[in-house]
Amino acid sequence: MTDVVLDGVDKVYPGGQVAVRKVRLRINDGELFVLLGPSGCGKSTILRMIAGLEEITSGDLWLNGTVANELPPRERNVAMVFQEGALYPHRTVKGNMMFPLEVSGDDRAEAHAKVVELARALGINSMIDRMPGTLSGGQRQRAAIGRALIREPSLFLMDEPLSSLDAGLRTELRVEIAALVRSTGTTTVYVTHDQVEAMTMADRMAVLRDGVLEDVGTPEQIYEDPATVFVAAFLSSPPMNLLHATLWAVEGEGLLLDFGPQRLTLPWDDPRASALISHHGRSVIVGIRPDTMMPIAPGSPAPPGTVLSGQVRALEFHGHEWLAYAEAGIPTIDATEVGRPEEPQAHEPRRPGLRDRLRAMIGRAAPEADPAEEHAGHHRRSDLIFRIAPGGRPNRGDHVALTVDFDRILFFGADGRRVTPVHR
Ligand SMILES: Nc1ncnc2c1ncn2[C@@H]1O[C@H](COP(=O)(O)OP(=O)(O)OP(=O)(O)O)[C@@H](O)[C@H]1O
Repeated sequence: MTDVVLDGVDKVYPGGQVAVRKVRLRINDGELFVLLGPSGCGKSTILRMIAGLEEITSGDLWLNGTVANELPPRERNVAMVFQEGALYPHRTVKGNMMFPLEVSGDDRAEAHAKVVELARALGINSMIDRMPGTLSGGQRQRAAIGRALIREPSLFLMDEPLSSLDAGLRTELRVEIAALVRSTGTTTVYVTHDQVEAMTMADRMAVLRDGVLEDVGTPEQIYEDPATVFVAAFLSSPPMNLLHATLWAVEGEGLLLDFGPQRLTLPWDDPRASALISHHGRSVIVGIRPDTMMPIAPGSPAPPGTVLSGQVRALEFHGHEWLAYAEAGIPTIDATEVGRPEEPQAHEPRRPGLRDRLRAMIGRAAPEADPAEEHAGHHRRSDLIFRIAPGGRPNRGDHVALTVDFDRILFFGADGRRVTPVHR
């Protein structure tokens, strides 16, 4: 069993590409730890540095209390599974799983018993005599996991092992993998870009962006109490409303959130008031999840400063719920644009991204077209997204007033960091 510590680890690839910046992280013995982040954020690089497949540029990697920067991979007792778990094509599943034990000279009968037991736990015992080419993607991944776990590594590293599988199989396998590694007690580091996978599997998780660790904690902590606006947005599905406001402390009234055409007033007795007051007169980002805004019955009175309103522009059926999009005239924030570290990459001229191309197609201004709307990462996608309770569905074109659950609003500064303390 092993604990892993990264102490101020940087990785700069030979061409000058900065992949990981000053990462400090402790992964405890026996933990199922997930590294989550968008493509290119440095997840695989961290995993490969832990495995010893990639040199550490600066900082220290500790394995079980010893600095391991220079330890050769074979002396780390680490097993790794990749997106396409590579199996020897000319060996059966059993042959593949036996291989690591044969190499280390284990007793054949004992090795065979071990393979059968693990294949049973992985649900592939009926196919251990088949060749990899005759298996489905999910079965091949199970066999690859079996081969990695058979020699009881002290550290198990998985790099997007489910990303090539279809959605149903991914759900099924993530439950099984989590149960299996927990039952063995093996410290596991699991890389994914899928927030659902991360939240459902992790004991604790880290969210990365541009090589920087944005947040570390249990899935509940990170979801309920995210450290940055990027983390809040990355984990929210349906997307969180991120609204641009100016905050004013108004004597006798409370903390006024001025969204331009609309306002909310946070009462003075709100526990976050003392932290927020230091932002008097400044830009803040207000995060409101779609399930924390509720349409009120048309015509019913609402005290001023307690509702946001808009005109329903679109309705979406999601099976278990409806979502509504309302035009509210409030500038929204693009979380991916807020609080980035300085450009990490040696730069080529920027190609238009998918978002720019889509904006061009649907006729919305690209950021360059209207820089005045883009500072601090906000742009005009003036919609409020909210969840509709069963039975009370508005129609497209209706004007709705939405009460906001103030307790669940999240406040971020213009730099993307939470204004109020984050508890870990
Ligand atoms: N061998 C390499 N040489 C130069 N740059 C590299 C190399 N490997 C990765 N990078 C760069 O380092 C950054 C981090 O890459 P990494 O593969 O760790 O990201 P990731 O989060 O695992 O992404 P993905 O989910 O797409 O696999 C990226 O910008 C990538 O282009």
